[in-house]
Amino acid sequence: MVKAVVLGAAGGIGQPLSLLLKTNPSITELSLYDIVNTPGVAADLSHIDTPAKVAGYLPPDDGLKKALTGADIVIIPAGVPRKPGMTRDDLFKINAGIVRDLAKGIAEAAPKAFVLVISNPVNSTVPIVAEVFKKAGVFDPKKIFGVTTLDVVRASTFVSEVLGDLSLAPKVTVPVVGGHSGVTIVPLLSQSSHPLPSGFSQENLDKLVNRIQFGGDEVVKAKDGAGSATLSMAYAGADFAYKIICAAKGEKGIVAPTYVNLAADKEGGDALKKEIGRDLEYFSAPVELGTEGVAKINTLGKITAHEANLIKAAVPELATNIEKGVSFIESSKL
Ligand SMILES: NC(=O)c1ccc[n+]([C@@H]2O[C@H](COP(=O)([O-])OP(=O)(O)OC[C@H]3O[C@@H](n4cnc5c(N)ncnc54)[C@H](O)[C@@H]3O)[C@@H](O)[C@H]2O)c1
Ligand SMILES: O=C(O)C[C@H](O)C(=O)O
Repeated sequence: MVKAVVLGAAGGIGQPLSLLLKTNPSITELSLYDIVNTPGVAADLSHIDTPAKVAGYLPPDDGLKKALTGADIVIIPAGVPRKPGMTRDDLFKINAGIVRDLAKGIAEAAPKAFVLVISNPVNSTVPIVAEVFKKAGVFDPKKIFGVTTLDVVRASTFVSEVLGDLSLAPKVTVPVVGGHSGVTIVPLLSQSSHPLPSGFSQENLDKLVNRIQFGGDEVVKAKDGAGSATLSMAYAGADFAYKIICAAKGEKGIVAPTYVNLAADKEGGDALKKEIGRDLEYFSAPVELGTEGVAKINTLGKITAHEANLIKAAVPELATNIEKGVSFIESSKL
């Protein structure tokens, strides 16, 4: 029995994500919460002939609490998306408060659930969830994840395009580490399961790295004011959620990059901090998933001098983003 909850379920990501979760036969209960429209989305999805029992909740009558009670996994795509010209950090003003209040609800009603944060800026919203949980005395760093899977999905797609064969995309794996915004997104292309063509120039490598780092902007620009990635994000979010569910059920060997509190695995976290040369509290690293969430944080391993420079550029921005999330909760009345 697995109960999955989507907070922000009526939105651009929330609806297709809920659809994909409903089609996953390992989910037996699907609970949809938003400030609008969830009864309709739930009624629609409930006609699909898969096992999950679907229910929609709105804020009145303790809707958040009812949605969350008994949750095994909570996925948060609630909040505003970017428009052209905005950075993810520009979303902090609105989304920080939304994520804080939802985290408070989770800490009260489902403190043991796995929490998957999609809402931007992820580099700051994950620390926000963690700090709310700390204040509530229910913090478990193994169970809170920033979803960076879309960066991994993009890297697979763009590398397969470079290789001239999109049919390779599902098999190409590239660890993408750091965080989830601009230069904090660091693809370790030297560790790609499918090496880049021999003679691939530095100029082309720079272009490929830049495309992975700024793939979100590509979509924001193309949508021209109508939001950011929703469908590819729903795919990536459902994929990561399924990995968490499979690992929780005891499946071994599942490794995925995800943005976590490095205290989740002290030994691995400390080794990673040494590698990146800074005592960051959060970092997206390849994480081995287990029954309790984070089982092991893997280090970066062998990287090129170019990748080491990318990490160097990522670290100060990550530190600022983390501090912003932490101090927001320190100064929030909960
Ligand atoms: N992590 C990633 O890789 C990634 C990728 C794409 C988008 N995002 C982020 O995901 C977020 C959502 O994007 P979207 O395109 O779905 O936006 P959207 O505006 O289409 O949907 C957001 C939904 O959140 C709901 N919402 C707002 N306040 C709420 C609250 N307090 N409680 C519950 N629900 C609330 C809205 O009603 C809306 O339905 C944005 O912050 C966006 O930047 C992250
Ligand atoms: O780019 C955005 O603002 C949304 C998301 O973070 C993305 O990477 O597509």
